[in-house]
Amino acid sequence: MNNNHLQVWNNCLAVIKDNVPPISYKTWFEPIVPLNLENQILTLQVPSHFFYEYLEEQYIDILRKTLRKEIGNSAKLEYNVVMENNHIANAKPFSVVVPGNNGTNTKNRPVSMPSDKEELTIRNPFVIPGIKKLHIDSQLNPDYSFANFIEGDCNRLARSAGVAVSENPGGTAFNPLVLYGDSGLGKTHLAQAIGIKTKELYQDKTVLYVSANKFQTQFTEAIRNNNKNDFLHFYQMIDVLIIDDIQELAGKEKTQNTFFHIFNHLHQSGKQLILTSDKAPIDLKGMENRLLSRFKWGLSADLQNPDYETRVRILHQKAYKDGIVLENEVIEYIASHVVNNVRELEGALISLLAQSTLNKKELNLELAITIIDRLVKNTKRELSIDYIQKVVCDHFSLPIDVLQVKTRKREIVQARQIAMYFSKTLTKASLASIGSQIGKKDHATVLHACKTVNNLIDTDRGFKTQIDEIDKKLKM
Ligand SMILES: Nc1ncnc2c1ncn2[C@@H]1O[C@H](COP(=O)(O)OP(=O)(O)OP(=O)(O)O)[C@@H](O)[C@H]1O
Repeated sequence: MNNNHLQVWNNCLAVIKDNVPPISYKTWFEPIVPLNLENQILTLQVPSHFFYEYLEEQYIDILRKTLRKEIGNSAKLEYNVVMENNHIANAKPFSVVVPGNNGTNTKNRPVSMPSDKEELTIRNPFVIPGIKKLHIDSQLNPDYSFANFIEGDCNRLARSAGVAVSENPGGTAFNPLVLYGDSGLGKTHLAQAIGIKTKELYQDKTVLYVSANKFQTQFTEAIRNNNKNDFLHFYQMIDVLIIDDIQELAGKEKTQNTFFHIFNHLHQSGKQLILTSDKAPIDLKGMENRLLSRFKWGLSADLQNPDYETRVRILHQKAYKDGIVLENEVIEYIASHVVNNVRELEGALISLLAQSTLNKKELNLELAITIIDRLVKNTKRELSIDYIQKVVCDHFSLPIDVLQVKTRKREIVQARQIAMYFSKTLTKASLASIGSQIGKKDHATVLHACKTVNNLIDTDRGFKTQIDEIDKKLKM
């Protein structure tokens, strides 16, 4: 049996080369670097996390067979992923054991090596009796760093403010810093980048990222368990508090009230608040005025759609991170056709890579044209509740503000119910948030509206036709 890692891997490659298409071999096997062979564990270096996942999904069988042939039945495979910012020193090893032949089909998962620090870390708790200084898991994703955030005209102000805040948290005029803009434009990424940079510069500061939904759930649980004070104290101990998607608190008065107290306490103690929202503070509905007025104390910076040059740079960076080399013409084609937001750009790139490998096609402009055209046609536009109200009112020839009026007039009540129904089915907004935007109603009213519309669709053919027509208009 062979013990030399280079020889073992070369022998494996010889078999793999005969069994996979040349394009796949070139894309997925040539970039792999064998690092080590010890105790029947072969360690391979791969260029990215995506690359590792892809190998595991598509090629685990052939990897298992060839490895066992070379090093025996207890062969194991470990991957070493070069960290995506390409600092080799930061290489993050994790191991994946080649599954045994026990017939189970379990998907391999990476196992991160727990460090001492991680073992001590407590995951977002809010009651630790007797402990003064907590070590809190900041809930930050290392991929969302400033280094990975491409700057363009679309985000320059927000990014610069973010850098300033991370260099001097709580000490600039940007408190709170409110980052707002449409979905997929980088609000979460930027907010997290501020947290990551702050942690790098100020190791003793407690940074916490939490989504507004999670904050709301924790609050509800704290009330149920009678420990609202612990909840408050926990949040009041944070130095840099990042709350994502603050619009989700619309209509949730008690949570807003508690957040108001946390906000005041942190602000008065010179702590930093960073909030993200899908709308500018001035356009947020269902929020208490005293809270909205505080959001305006600092800086509200918007994120806009990236322009063509920025889209090209983002695509180059994402391809590089995934260890894939793309022709400029392919990148340029994607950048000029996928224009809505950065999340869609990323999705387009991943579809292209997957299609190229699964269908064993060369990753060239021809393939990009086929895939991207299909994708762009099928991309659903993200609908806003305002737009839904407009389409529903147009359909019934009603003025749009009539849905906000307190009235029991049947036609208005029904139009409102239909707008609520479509908002629930076509957006990610919560019942409370829908209610607060359509006629200032509560979540129970929205729930009732959805049930009523569903019942009528099942029982009234004329009504169903109307709903189908509105649906078509909304999806046009
Ligand atoms: N300027 C940028 N440079 C690099 N990547 C970006 C940039 N902007 C956004 N992205 C990437 O686009 C994806 C979507 O970004 P993100 O989740 O931050 O959007 P969002 O505005 O918070 O969306 P949502 O409101 O739907 O939560 C992420 O993978 C992020 O890394």
